[in-house]
Amino acid sequence: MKYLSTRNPDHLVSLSEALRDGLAPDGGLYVPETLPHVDGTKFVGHSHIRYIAEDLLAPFFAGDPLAHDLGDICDETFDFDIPLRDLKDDTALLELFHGPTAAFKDVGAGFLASCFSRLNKGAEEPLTVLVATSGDTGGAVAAAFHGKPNVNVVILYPKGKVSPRQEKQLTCWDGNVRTFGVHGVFDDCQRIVKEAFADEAFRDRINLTSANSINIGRLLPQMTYYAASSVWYRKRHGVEPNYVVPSGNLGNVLACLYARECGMPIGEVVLAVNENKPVVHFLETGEYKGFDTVATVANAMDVGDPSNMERLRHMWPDVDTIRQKISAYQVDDETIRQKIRTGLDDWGQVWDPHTACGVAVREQLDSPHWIVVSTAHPAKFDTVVEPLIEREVTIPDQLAELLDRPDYSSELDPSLDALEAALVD
Ligand SMILES: N[C@@H](CCOP(=O)(O)O)C(=O)O
Repeated sequence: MKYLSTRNPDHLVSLSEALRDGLAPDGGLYVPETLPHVDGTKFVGHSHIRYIAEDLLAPFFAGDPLAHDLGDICDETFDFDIPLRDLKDDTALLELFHGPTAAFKDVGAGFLASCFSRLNKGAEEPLTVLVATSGDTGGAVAAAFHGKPNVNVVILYPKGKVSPRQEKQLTCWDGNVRTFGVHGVFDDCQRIVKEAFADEAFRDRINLTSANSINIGRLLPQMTYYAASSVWYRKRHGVEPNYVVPSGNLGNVLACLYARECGMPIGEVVLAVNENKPVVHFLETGEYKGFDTVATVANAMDVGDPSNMERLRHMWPDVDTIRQKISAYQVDDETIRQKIRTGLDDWGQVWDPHTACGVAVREQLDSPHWIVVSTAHPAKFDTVVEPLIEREVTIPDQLAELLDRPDYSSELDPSLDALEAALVD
């Protein structure tokens, strides 16, 4: 399998090169040359996602040196539960928050850490993994890479615009992880990352790569939980499920769409978005443009110019085709708060703001058989959730363990120059 740049179909690279580059040299995003047809019926016998991952990902690793390590990479990545729980009203919940940092990003971050430790083994220069985060990605990447040899991590997050516990997960690392609170919004952080890739001298000097979802290595493992949950759902209920995917930078929903294109039994795919409107505006008008980021209670989805729009439009250049393949519903903060407030009575669940956004969309859909993707644990958002439900949310052990650690972060102006100066300090 080869990977090509969304901006140049002739720029073909191996999986290892695509992972290592992060972003293609022309600024495009790597995509698989073709999406293989995968026979999902063979997954029915697998109760553990790790085995589904190995079968699903084998064609994506074909011909690459990492193919020999795929089994071990899957063991290391899928070492926590990813349950699909039936709720009520033909609705199930895909719980992606049982990993080290209690968000779905743990899957892609763990996978990339596994791949990079093999790719850069014995290399003279350490890799620098540069990450922009609106809250969850940075913590997951820090946790996955902390203490790993021959790799440094640099995290940029918008100061004051992530939840206090997310901030703790970002700032509590020393050693090979450096974290900067940027005076700006998430899209400033994402812009700095892309400018860093565009600056050849800078890129080479620090041996740059990324663990954002611009890296195809984030999307490949995320396909696995869509493959697994769709097969499990169909086995339980006899029909293929539809999905509601809370969405910001669009990496998670692209993974769902890739899984469907590979032949997984996935019906409709609906994006649940917060007050940030690039996707809804695009589907309504057919014109894509980025917007200023709007701060919302579902802050991990506060993205004004989603990176993976480029992959979506590369897969289906015609907007009418995209309209047939996905739809998107926008949910305002007041509705998200309302869903959190009534979550226990209506569903017996405490929702985090992102899952609550998804639930608000599910409740508007009349048809049966939906899986709502639950992207994060509510304890990460205690300052939003607890006043609404008027009780404390139990903190997962792995999150509790970080809360008393010291803070190692610094602040940064929103420019590549400021980052360069900070890194030579
Ligand atoms: N929602 C993200 C923003 C970064 O998106 P990614 O898809 O590039 O990881 C976050 O929580 O940081």
